[in-house]
Amino acid sequence: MNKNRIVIILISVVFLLLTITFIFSMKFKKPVLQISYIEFMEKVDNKQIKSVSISDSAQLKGEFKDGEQFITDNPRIDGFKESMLVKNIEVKESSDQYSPGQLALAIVAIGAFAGVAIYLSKNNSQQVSKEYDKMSNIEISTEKDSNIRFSNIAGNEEAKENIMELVDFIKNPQKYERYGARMPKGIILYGPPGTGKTLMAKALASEAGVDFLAVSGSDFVQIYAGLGAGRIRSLFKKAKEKGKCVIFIDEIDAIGKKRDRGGLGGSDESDRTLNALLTEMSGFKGSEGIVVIAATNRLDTLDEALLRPGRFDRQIEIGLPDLNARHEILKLYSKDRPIAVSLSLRGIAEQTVYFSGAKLENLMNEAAINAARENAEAITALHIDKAFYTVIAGDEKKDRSNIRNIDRRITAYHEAGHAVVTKLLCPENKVTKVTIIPSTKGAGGFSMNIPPDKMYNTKKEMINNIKIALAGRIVEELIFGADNVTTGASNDIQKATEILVAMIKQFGMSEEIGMINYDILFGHQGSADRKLAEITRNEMQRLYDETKLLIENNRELVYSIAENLLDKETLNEEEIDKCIENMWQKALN
Ligand SMILES: Nc1ncnc2c1ncn2[C@@H]1O[C@H](COP(=O)(O)OP(=O)(O)OP(=O)(O)O)[C@@H](O)[C@H]1O
Ligand SMILES: [Zn+2]
Repeated sequence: MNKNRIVIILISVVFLLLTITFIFSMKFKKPVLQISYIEFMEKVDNKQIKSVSISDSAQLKGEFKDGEQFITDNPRIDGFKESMLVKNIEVKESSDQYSPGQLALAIVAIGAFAGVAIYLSKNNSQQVSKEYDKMSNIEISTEKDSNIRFSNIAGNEEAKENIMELVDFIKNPQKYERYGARMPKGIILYGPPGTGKTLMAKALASEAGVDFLAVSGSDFVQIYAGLGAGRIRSLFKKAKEKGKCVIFIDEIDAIGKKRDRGGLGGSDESDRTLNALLTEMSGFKGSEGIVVIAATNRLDTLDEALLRPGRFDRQIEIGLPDLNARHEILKLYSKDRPIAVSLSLRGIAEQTVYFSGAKLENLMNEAAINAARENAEAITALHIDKAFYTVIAGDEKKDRSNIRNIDRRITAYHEAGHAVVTKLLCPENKVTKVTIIPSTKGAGGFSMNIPPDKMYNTKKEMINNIKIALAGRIVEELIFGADNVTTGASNDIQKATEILVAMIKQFGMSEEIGMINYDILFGHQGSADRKLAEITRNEMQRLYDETKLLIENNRELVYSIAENLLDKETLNEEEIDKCIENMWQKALN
């Protein structure tokens, strides 16, 4: 606060000077003689007046020839000046009654005050903007040469490959630019917590040998207007100073939530932050070797603007590890730990369904602590068992990690049903993956079924899609009994109904309804809808029965895929095809 003291001293000095000047000017001013206008006119006639100064004010000043000053009433008449001039009296014109000295003083005073005021305000705003800069300067954790490599990440092979491609891009961006290849500026990694998203981003930075700038989306959520946006700009400024680097934004959903267009409760501030991010992302060139990696647990909550080309146009799922991946992760974390020979890592992997990588690491660590406490020779199954309860005790949803075995079986058979019917009815569809590991969307499991790209759907294809959707429930019924079917098919039933209703109402694919648009004809009349419901129900039942027959005739295949799924948790297309091939072989023998 030294600056403030200087300012106070300055003001005091100016005041002191002003006061002294004023007192002196009062003290040494000759006394002014007040005379009447009559007296004045007499003196004029007697040629005793040297000069007068006239102004608009009520009084008029002048000087006698002997140098004495006087004042008198100002007659304010036209021709006064001339009447003086003809008497050889000097006439000064001034607009006010202040003396030049006083005027000068006033000017000095005003100048001094203005100077001080400007200095103060400038100083203040400098301070404010400095504070602001400090706040918008986000804390970034920078790491270079961290020892995390891709080999430190187990499982998630597809995602790993995808990200590994970027190493070369960061190293030699010019190479890609020469070919006009637009490399991604932004990548979103999405998936459940603790699955290694941060790990992936770190590995990319260290494999490419560049800086790793890490921030969290929640750092940008600020109460002060414009601060979040300021922080975004400072982040990118820092990145550009570094040259090539990997920017990691954890919890991107904190800034990139879907915007509430025209709705209530949309926050201008978060909009501003998101806009700043979008602007910065479009601002740098792909050839700079900067890659932004964002992580979120929920892709579906993000604003679409973030996912457009030139922004985060690559989205990579980082899922929970399946059996093999869990085994790999456990191997990784037992490498530098004394493990009892009797301990089966595969066995632990089998017992840790739905464990994330972070949880597996935690498990091994807790087991190591247990072993250390006992001064044991090595980590044994007992230490793991104890650790198991410590790890899942911290969970909000214990049942999810410790899912009942019967639920796993049901999921496996349900998904096998979808896969088998897809393979039988639509061999041209790619079944890229069947898994009983829940995806982030929360379903029990899922099968990825990608139909070939085309313009129209045929009636047959639509019917086949209904059958594929129904297959999950049908298998549940066939294997576990009609009374044991589960709620797991609700999405399937919705999808099947949507397709069938569209076929009947819009596409003229029902003989009973005919070639009409149902909605145009009937609107939403209750009686007509009852008829529609009946037709739909009957048709659905027919398709259900047909599919059931198909599955009954291929029971063995369903068993084979389901049991394989229970074993491995995830099957890729190759493994599914192998199951089918084995079935054919058996049938032929
Ligand atoms: N696939 C994996 N291989 C090896 N270790 C893993 C893996 N997944 C997670 N881990 C372990 O879990 C820890 C946490 O992982 P990380 O922070 O990368 O998860 P995340 O997906 O970013 O989680 P969050 O969504 O909570 O930020 C890692 O430091 C690592 O020890
Ligand atoms: Zn299903």
